[in-house]
Amino acid sequence: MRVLVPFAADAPKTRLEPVLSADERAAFARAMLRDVLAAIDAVGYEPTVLSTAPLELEEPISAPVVVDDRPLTPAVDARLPERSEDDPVAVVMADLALATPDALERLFAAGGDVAIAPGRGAGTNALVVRHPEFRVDYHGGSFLDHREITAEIGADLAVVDSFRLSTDIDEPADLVEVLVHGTDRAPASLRERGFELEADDGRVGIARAGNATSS
Ligand SMILES: Nc1nc2c(ncn2[C@@H]2O[C@H](COP(=O)(O)OP(=O)(O)OP(=O)(O)O)[C@@H](O)[C@H]2O)c(=O)[nH]1
Ligand SMILES: C[C@H](OP(=O)(O)O)C(=O)O
Repeated sequence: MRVLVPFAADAPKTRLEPVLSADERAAFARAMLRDVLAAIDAVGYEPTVLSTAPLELEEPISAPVVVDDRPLTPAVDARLPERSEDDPVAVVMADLALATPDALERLFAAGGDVAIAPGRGAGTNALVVRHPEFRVDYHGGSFLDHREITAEIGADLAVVDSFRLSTDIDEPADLVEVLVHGTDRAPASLRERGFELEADDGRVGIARAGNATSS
């Protein structure tokens, strides 16, 4: 199985702008990328990063990086035509900071012509494509679109129910999940920057340097 990890290298995680500066967002996005690559590696696959620009990293990553500056959908589609049942392609987003080898292994072993781990808000956080006619259509409720595409081409769809894979880190409130359930670099990156959990009567939130940023 080939495993692609798309990565927006230039201005990642803009929806975290209320709580992180541009440099902090870039560092946090790279920390999440490293955690995702390590989890894929631990399942026994060598991931390839599909990046919008060359990655300049102080500490290099061992995964190969392919640069394609097209938007996400055409960049991923360009890597799909060669796959077959015997050579599936998986696409795992780089912002799945909670991903573990066990969670990914369940997705990779799910079977189906197409297997999808949906994200909250109807995104497509990770998928495995075995059907030759399947093409992606990311953004704007892509899980719904992908479900429709599989029906149109007569493909079997396996939907993988996974808390860890459904939790992509998009918005400030999602940082709580990183601090609670994250495993390595991503939670460390937040703690280094002064983020901590803030327990109240209701949901746990995050606070930074004494200021509540989300609850
Ligand atoms: N190769 C590639 N990856 C992308 C592109 N846009 C987003 N990604 C990656 O796709 C995954 C999901 O991205 P999103 O959450 O939709 O976008 P984001 O850029 O990370 O965050 P926002 O700026 O807040 O929308 C992440 O791993 C991104 O790094 C793109 O145009 N090309
Ligand atoms: C890539 C995109 O992510 P979202 O915009 O839902 O976070 C999607 O899952 O289609």
